[in-house]
Amino acid sequence: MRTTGRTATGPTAGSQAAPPALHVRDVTVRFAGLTALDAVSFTVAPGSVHALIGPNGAGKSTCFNVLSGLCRPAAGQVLLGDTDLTGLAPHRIAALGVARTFQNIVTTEGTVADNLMLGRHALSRAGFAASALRLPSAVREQRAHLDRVREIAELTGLGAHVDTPVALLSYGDRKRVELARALCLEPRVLLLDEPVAGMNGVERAATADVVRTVREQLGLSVVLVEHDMGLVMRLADEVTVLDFGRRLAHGTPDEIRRHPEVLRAYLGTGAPDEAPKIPEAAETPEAAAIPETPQIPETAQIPEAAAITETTETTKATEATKATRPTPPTEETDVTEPPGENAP
Ligand SMILES: Nc1ncnc2c1ncn2[C@@H]1O[C@H](COP(=O)(O)OP(=O)(O)OP(=O)(O)O)[C@@H](O)[C@H]1O
Repeated sequence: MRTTGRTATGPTAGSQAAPPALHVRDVTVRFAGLTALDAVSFTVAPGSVHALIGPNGAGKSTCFNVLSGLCRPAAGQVLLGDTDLTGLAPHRIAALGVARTFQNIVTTEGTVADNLMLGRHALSRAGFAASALRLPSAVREQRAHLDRVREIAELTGLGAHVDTPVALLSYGDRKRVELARALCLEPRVLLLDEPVAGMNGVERAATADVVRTVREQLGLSVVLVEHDMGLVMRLADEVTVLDFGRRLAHGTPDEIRRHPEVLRAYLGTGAPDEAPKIPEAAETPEAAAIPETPQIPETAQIPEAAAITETTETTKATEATKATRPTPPTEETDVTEPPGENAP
């Protein structure tokens, strides 16, 4: 029999209890001579949406890789409550309740249900033999997993598509299958890596609603990496800003959008009046038309997003940013230092 630390197989299984806080403490990651994260600290409060933002190359994905176990930090700690996650293998971290989605993985094989059942695999208790022999206990468990899969599909707006091949879904729905599959692990913390990249305005609004719904109904914490500032300002309770691997600022969305250092990092200017603004959060859910133009320009583009979202105004702002964004500080080379564990 196979067991994990977390077994939630019943139809009503879910992450109802408040999740523990996720503490990131002085995390440093080096890739040979480059310090991708430099003693970065922040805490994701239980049940909150915590956005991690920053210009391209700021270290957001590296941070996600540390949180999900894909990257071992040279120094620092990641704690889920009192449990030390630092350096654990990805499957151990997932079993302890931290699930993630990936920026670019869009599933195309099997039906929605098939994909979500893959997400239940880590929670399965029936062994291979019991499943293959279709023993009653294994059949019951399989049924319970399928019921839960249907619930999660409903929650994520995929209820009508459970038996649809993923390849036939729209791009936005396929990306939500990734999100739903992560939820099938019954996480206490959900790491969302650019969940709306490449989506049109309607798909973004739908995904924003899904994130809000799963946070409210499952009571989990969400860590969000996203370039779409409209979405960040709308969803986040707190925002941590990274720049060149360092923590530049932390605060509420409102504090962050006025923060001179943040504006300087994104726009290459400390004069907010001269530059495009970080959008304010929409005040009502009905204001579903998430603007398709990110108002903080990016210095490099996510290819699929660029095709949909870029406008002349943004392009101009992006060019201005490229022209004024300072060069990264040169890493001090310590020739006596051995290469970090993540040296390529
Ligand atoms: N495997 C690696 N080997 C060497 N350098 C890396 C590796 N992964 C990331 N980096 C470097 O670390 C820095 C941080 O990269 P990271 O991908 O974390 O930034 P990011 O904020 O996620 O950027 P983006 O918004 O473009 O995804 C960058 O300078 C990047 O080139």
